[in-house]
Amino acid sequence: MLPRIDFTETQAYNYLSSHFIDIAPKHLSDLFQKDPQRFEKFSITFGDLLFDYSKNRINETTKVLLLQLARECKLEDAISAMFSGEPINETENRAVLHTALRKQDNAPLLVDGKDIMPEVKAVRAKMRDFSQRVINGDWKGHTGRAITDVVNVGIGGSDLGPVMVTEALKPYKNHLNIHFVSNVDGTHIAETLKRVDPETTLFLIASKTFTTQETMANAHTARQWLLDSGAGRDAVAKHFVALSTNAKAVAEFGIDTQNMFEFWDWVGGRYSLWSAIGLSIALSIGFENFEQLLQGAYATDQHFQQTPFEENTPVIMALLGIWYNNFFDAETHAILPYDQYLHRFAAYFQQGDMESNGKYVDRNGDPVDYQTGPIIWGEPGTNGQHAFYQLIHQGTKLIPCDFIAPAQTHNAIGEHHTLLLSNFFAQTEALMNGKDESEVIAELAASGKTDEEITRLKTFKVFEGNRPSSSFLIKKITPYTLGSLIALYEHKIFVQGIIWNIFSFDQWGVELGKQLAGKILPELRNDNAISTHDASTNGLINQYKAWRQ
Ligand SMILES: O=P(O)(O)OC[C@H]1O[C@](O)(CO)[C@@H](O)[C@@H]1O
Repeated sequence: MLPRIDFTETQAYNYLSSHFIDIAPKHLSDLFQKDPQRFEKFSITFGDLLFDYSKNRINETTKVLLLQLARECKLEDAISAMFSGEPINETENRAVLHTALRKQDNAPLLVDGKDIMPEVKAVRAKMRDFSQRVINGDWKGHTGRAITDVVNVGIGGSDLGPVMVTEALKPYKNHLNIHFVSNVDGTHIAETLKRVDPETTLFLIASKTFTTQETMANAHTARQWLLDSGAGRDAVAKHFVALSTNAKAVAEFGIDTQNMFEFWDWVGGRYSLWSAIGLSIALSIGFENFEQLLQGAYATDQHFQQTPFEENTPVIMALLGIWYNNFFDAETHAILPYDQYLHRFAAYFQQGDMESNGKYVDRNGDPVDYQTGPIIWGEPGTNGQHAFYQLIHQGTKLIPCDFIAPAQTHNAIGEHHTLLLSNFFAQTEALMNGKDESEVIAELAASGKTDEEITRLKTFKVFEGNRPSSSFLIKKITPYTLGSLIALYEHKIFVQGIIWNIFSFDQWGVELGKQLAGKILPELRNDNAISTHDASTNGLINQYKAWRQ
């Protein structure tokens, strides 16, 4: 059982509250001036990844107190509880073992007294064999032609991870075209089916539960499309495989369970890209590269388990988030990759973080009286700079940012990467230092402005700075380093959930909307006027009925 500790009642929280009063007025640029060792003190190099957190509004005391907070919240015990397979997802009575999927050692891992590793390895072997057969053309479609296109049909955790990773690792891609259909909006599947050939397309029906409305609707449409093309029923076995925990529902859908890649209820949907749900990744970049991804994540798992908290990257990431969320009242957190291939990274962690820690009930079942998970958002640089950075630099909200950039690019074209990285470095510096009035006046005078113009313009051009950021500089985005990076964010989310005393691995908040949609659906199947809801919902439904043909 996970500890039940109200972190706002710890000694460390008390100390942090008074310490905050000292730190809040301090400017980051002064902290740097006073301490030439700041970068060395507040950065961690882990493999090919440099995590620089020195541009955060902390000093050594802050770090000591935040680490004390982690200890008082019994983080160490929670980490071993997760890795050893205790049922820490208590509202669903499940273990949380996405880490088992990337485990590289041979030690057994018991869940309910049974070693789960043989099954994990068997599915990995099945994925290896299958992906190799599809890639090298041995797996044929129903007319004997090799597969050219793979369509992953899934949503949420059965979509976002594979989408993000296949995009991030495009430089490693083979000849297969990979498509993703998630939205129940028929447009998504319709537009995808226009681009593929029923003779050479393989559908991966990715759903942990195999009951998700969106995925089942898209899967049925895809199967009908195959049959409508003239293929017989036995073609389904050659063009459909399932990635799921639910063998019964897979068989009911008509997919041979031989063609099912299994995973288990101790893998949360949003943590499932390491499981059979990653089959589209293995097909896209080959199984060896998929294994590299797992190995990179495993390296992070070891770092997280074995490194003292002082130098433990996910622990520090999490504590910084708590510092801003619970002391500075920051409501959001931006993830800003300076790598076009990482363009779905923030979207992926919107689910990862917000579905995990967007909760107002604590582990005792009581409402919390403090803030929990932040709003996660972001876009790749430099596009974000030309969209929302104005607000980050001069808006009224404090937005802690993570900047992520590779030192080496996969596309060394002219000076592009140098230009990109100059922006990456410049933004973190600008956010931190800002620009004071005297600098602005000097610049305006140098550009020939009159005294009157200078007086009129100067305040608009001042940047107060002191806006915090962390930077991840990665030697190169490879399957291995990407695996490490994703796992860092996963463990950050875990640490924060432990400190906020919430359950990070259930998602009851998504159920109500699904339930109501289930009630409304039959009401939309006829033309009767509706009066069973509130006035707004009735009004919307009735207008919809009037306007549809
Ligand atoms: O893989 P499944 O069971 O289709 O679920 C898809 C997604 O739906 C959710 O349950 C949210 O509705 C996610 O947690 C999950 O990743």
